[in-house]
Amino acid sequence: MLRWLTAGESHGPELIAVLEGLPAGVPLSLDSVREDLARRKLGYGRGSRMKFEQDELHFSGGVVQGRSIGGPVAIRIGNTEWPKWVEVMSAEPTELSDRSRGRGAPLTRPRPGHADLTGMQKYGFDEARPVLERASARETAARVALGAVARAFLAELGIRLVSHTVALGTVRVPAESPLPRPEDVAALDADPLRCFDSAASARMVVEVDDTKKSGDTIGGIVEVLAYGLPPGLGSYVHWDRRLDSRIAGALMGIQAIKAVEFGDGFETTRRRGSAAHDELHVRDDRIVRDTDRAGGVEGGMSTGQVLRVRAGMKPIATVPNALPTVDVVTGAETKAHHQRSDVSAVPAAGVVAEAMTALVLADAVTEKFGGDSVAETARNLTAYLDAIPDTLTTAVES
Ligand SMILES: Cc1cc2nc3c(=O)[nH]c(=O)nc-3n(C[C@H](O)[C@H](O)[C@H](O)COP(=O)(O)O)c2cc1C
Ligand SMILES: C=C(O[C@@H]1CC(C(=O)O)=C[C@@H](OP(=O)(O)O)[C@H]1O)C(=O)O
Repeated sequence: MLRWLTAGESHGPELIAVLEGLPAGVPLSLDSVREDLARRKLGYGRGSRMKFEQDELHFSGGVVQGRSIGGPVAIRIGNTEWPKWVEVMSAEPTELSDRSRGRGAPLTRPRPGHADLTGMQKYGFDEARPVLERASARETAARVALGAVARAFLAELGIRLVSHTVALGTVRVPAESPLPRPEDVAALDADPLRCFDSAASARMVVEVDDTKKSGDTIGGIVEVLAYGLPPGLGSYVHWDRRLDSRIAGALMGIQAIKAVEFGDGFETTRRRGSAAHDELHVRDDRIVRDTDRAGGVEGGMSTGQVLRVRAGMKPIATVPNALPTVDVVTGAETKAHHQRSDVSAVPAAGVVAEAMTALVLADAVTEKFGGDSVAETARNLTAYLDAIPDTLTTAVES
């Protein structure tokens, strides 16, 4: 079983991420974590902060000589913008009560679509600063760092993930387009939208530009694919052990994600049963499914087919043409706070979704196969697959 936690604020000194339960022997390098963090910052439509802020990465524990040692893996990600925020964010009270302008001014005009107003009500704050600091998606850097660790573990077992953008606003990648594979990641990284369909990507760039010009923001849909999963991760025996339920919860836990679907998802609800499922046939003495409408999960368990899950992101809530709100000091209607923000963070959300899916899959793998070292986990996985009788064997899609 894996457990993970993150701590830290958007404009604080650093983010801290801890992953407990990872077997020993997983090759881990700062470079591979750095690559995923860099990927999360990219994407057409991101705001100015992505250009000037650097992630300063350190392993604080759990890694010796480039491999996990079985103890908690702790990662620190320093925010290089911290010096500009020391005064506002200081843990010691300074002149905070005397702030009147600039960066330190109290945020008393809560932004609709953010945690601001309800967070103030819930935690007893008279302004939104302490709310937005933790609600901000800066925290997703910590999850992506942990996701890179989970991906390194899964890779040792032949399980690989990739994510891509399938919709931005009204622009959609055609349903019949080929799916990217993990080895296509360089092509995805090179695309401004992390989109595998170059025609759709070009239209998405125009959509971002138009949105920006009109002082607005935009959302979209990302898809995560996992290749090489054995059948039987998760379980049908209890709701909270279902793999799809666990992945959906992890994806819904990403800031601004409002919808999740597996396989053909909502499209399936429009079909008759005869055209909605993945039929079983026999070929070369193996049971095969010629379609993957279910997205690689049936009965809350991985089937061995490609896992395919989508997450829908709402448009960025800090709209440049600021939305109507109420000043909580004066009680007057006014416009919400806006300094800077992303026009779209959909490509970045794909990288975060990939990280969260990797963490859940790594958790499900350790639950099913155990192992204090990754070699032991791999042996247990092989023994499990070997023990499935020939009459029940399906191909694992890697
Ligand atoms: C990678 C990423 C980047 C984001 N960047 C911004 C941003 O620049 N401005 C903004 O207002 N919201 C941004 N968001 C979304 C907000 O954090 C989110 O809308 C807010 O937490 C409220 O959404 P919720 O109701 O889903 O929690 C981003 C989300 C993600 C995943
Ligand atoms: C810092 C990141 O994302 C931030 C997420 C975010 C929000 O409201 O969620 C708002 C923006 O920050 P700021 O308000 O300081 O401009 C984004 O830049 C990041 O992804 O690393």
